[in-house]
Amino acid sequence: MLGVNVPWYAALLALPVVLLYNWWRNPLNKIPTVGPSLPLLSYIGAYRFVYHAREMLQEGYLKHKGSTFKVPFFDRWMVVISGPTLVEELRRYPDDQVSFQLGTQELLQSKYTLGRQQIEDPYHVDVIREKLTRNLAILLPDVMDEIQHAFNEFISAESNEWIEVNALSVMAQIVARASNRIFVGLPHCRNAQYLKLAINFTRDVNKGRIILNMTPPFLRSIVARTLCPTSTTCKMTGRIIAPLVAERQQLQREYGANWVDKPNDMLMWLLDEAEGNETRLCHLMEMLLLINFAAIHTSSNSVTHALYHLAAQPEYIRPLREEVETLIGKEGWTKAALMQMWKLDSFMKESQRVNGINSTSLTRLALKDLHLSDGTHVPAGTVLVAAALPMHGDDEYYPNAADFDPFRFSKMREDGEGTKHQFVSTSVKYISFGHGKHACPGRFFAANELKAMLAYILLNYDVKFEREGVRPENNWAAMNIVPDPTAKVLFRKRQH
Ligand code: HEM
Repeated sequence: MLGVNVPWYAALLALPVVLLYNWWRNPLNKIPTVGPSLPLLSYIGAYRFVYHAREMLQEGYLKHKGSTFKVPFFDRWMVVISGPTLVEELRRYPDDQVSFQLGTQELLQSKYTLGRQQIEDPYHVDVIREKLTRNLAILLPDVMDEIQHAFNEFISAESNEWIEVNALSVMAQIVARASNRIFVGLPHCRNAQYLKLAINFTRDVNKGRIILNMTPPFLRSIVARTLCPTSTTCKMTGRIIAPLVAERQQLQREYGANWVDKPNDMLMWLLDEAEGNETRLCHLMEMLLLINFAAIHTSSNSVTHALYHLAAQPEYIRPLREEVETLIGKEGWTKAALMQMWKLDSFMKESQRVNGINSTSLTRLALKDLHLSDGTHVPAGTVLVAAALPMHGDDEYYPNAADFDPFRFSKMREDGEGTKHQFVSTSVKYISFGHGKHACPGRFFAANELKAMLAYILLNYDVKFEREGVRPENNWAAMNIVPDPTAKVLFRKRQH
């Protein structure tokens, strides 16, 4: 009997030895860990990271500023670089050494949640850079029209009464409407079913990402097929948008270069880029949803963060309102007017600095072994990120960093530092939009849209919280930061 059991005892004894040996040989082992790093115990750290990412990242940043540390996920380690010098180094690595697409694939499981286009053919990045950004001035009147229309519908404060608004969800609706006015145009940007699909897609991607990151890799495609509704959402979106695509293709064939009133929107730019490319045409809805994913939750979270500051500290309404009123009076609702709103721009940037929508940035996958200047050796296959929120909260880079100082950046601009401190400007110390080659290409559009939304609020409403002066705490889910989704902002028609 004893003889039969011996191999089992041997295997049981060997298992921890093998685990420890592998752990000891892993080159990542030399990078300090926040939380337990021993095999199996690291799962406790991974569990802790889901609920306490903020504390863990802050602890790592304070202990290893200027260097690196790692935090555990259920299926991998994530190496976090800390401080401007290493941000600059990560930015400089070429795409054949570190990959943005594959880095986000690892964290978002984008192959399953967003579709393969994001990895295999990310042509939307150039479309956003070359078409959307260059057309901002021309497109602004449409965005403005949609913002006005959507606010009147969702926050119709006609009388002097305060009305309670479920801020995050309403901001998401308005952002979705204003963005889709430029993505698919009228009337589709007001199609309730389409907007619901676009907004919920973000929620589904995030849910899918969490589940898939906890699923062993060999089971992921099966789990994704059962639990990720990406292909269903694409089909349903297709049912709404496909007739529009067909109509445009028909007109393109008919008029070619002589199509005088050819639409100037995202769908048309994507169609132009997809012409003659069957794969692109086949995955057009996937691409449209991917762009909505990149645009909606980022922008609606950002504008809600700023709105919460405004509602918690209404003393900032007056100086902002004065600025907006003067410039709109002089220039009208133009890109030039928005660009001159330094105070509002600063308010947005400061809100992004203290809140952010993600506590890390510059997600990359190391494709080759990397040797960083602080002596860290990062093996190929490792996911790297930069600690964003801890750096944005560091007094060395932002004096009194814990304070929300809304005009911090406009004061710097007045002191002669020009455009360096604009909301859209990235730097090694300001990475809310990333930094370098893969810095968010949609940030110029987002800045215009969000400033236009806030300017509209300032001109048309008074805002406050029920508990005056108290800004609701942000919610955290691993590295993601969301303004309290249950908070209600009180709006009333502007009184003075
Ligand atoms: C306030 C709103 C936004 C924030 C905070 C934001 C933030 C970011 C960040 C942090 C990155 C990754 C940068 C990196 O890792 O280096 C990124 C990438 C990206 N963003 Fe945004 N974003 C916003 C709005 C938008 C909008 C409106 C669009 C589209 C119209 C967009 C499209 C993209 C795309 C396509 C990428 C990938 C870039 C690449 O592959 O090189 N974003 N964004």
